[in-house]
Amino acid sequence: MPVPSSADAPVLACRHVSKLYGHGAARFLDGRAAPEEMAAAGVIPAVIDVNLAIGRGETFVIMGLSGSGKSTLVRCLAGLIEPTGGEVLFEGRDLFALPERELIQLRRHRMGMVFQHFALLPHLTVLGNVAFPLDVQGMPKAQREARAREMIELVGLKGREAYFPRELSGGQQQRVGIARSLAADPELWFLDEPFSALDPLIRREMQDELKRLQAILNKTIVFITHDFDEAVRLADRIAIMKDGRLVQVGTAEELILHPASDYVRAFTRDAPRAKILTARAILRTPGPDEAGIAGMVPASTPIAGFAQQVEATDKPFAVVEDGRILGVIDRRAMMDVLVGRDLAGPAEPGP
Ligand SMILES: Nc1ncnc2c1ncn2[C@@H]1O[C@H](COP(=O)(O)OP(=O)(O)OP(=O)(O)O)[C@@H](O)[C@H]1O
Repeated sequence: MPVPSSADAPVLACRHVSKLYGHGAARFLDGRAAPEEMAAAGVIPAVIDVNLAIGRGETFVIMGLSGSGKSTLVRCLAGLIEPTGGEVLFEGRDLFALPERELIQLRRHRMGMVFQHFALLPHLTVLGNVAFPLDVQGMPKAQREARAREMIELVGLKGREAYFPRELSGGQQQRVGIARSLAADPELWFLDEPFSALDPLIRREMQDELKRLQAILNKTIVFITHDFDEAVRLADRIAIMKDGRLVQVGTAEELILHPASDYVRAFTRDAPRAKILTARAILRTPGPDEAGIAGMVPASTPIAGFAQQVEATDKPFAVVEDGRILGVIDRRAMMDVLVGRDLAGPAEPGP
């Protein structure tokens, strides 16, 4: 799906969000203390001065090494942890300025969460687990079971309604977790490493499943992962965190071609560039003494789709979109990006 333009009001935004753990942590919010000073005071800066805006229908992926603050940030975004400083805005309203009751209602009715550990209730059936959040909402039994059956069918588990979690595979259990989180029809959907406990083949299958669901449901998704391949498959934009800070936010192509630092570069190093990078991402303006055009390539085609043609000649190819020529690509530019050289141009730092 297209990245929402900056003209669209974000559904979810952070303004200077910090979460420092430890007694009296708020006195370190001004950011002037050295890390050693905070450590000596027993304060852990889990999230530091994060600003971001997520558009409606966007899939926003957060990546970073272990301990970089991803889960803490997502818990702040979901209203589960109050930040030490800053604001989390849902449709422009500060979550933590809401009366407690309203925040709980909002979390229950408009947000869904899926975690790595499926956290299913072992004594409830699949139907019971999926219907559970609706029970908490006070929905009458017949209605919540009908809704739960719908969700179970949606995630491909029709026929297993009466099974207990222990009778299901890991992938199936996570499908139940997904169905449960979707039961209340949330607008904002938080997924914290939902597929990390699954083996690679099942993980792939679940990524496809999520894409299928997203094409139908069009939720606003915040998804945490350690895996750049997974991020590329799912994300409209990817945010990279390091030591509590957002170091870069961009599309997979932007991160690959313009990494803000070696840390970001390390995440993208093994990415299958020919599959991810498109003609649009590597085009350039034609020079005045450009040789004749050898052919045309649609802007959205990945390199893998035209590499053989472009490789076969010294002449440039026109990159076209809607009948317009956007620029040209040639063998040299293509080989440069394929062998891992970053393109010239400024890297876009995180906000
Ligand atoms: N409740 C807590 N009390 C104190 N420190 C915490 C707490 N929760 C997290 N931290 C610390 O905050 C930092 C960020 O943790 P967080 O779990 O957000 O990172 P993460 O990027 O999600 O890591 P992982 O990928 O391993 O889940 C870590 O140093 C962690 O030890």
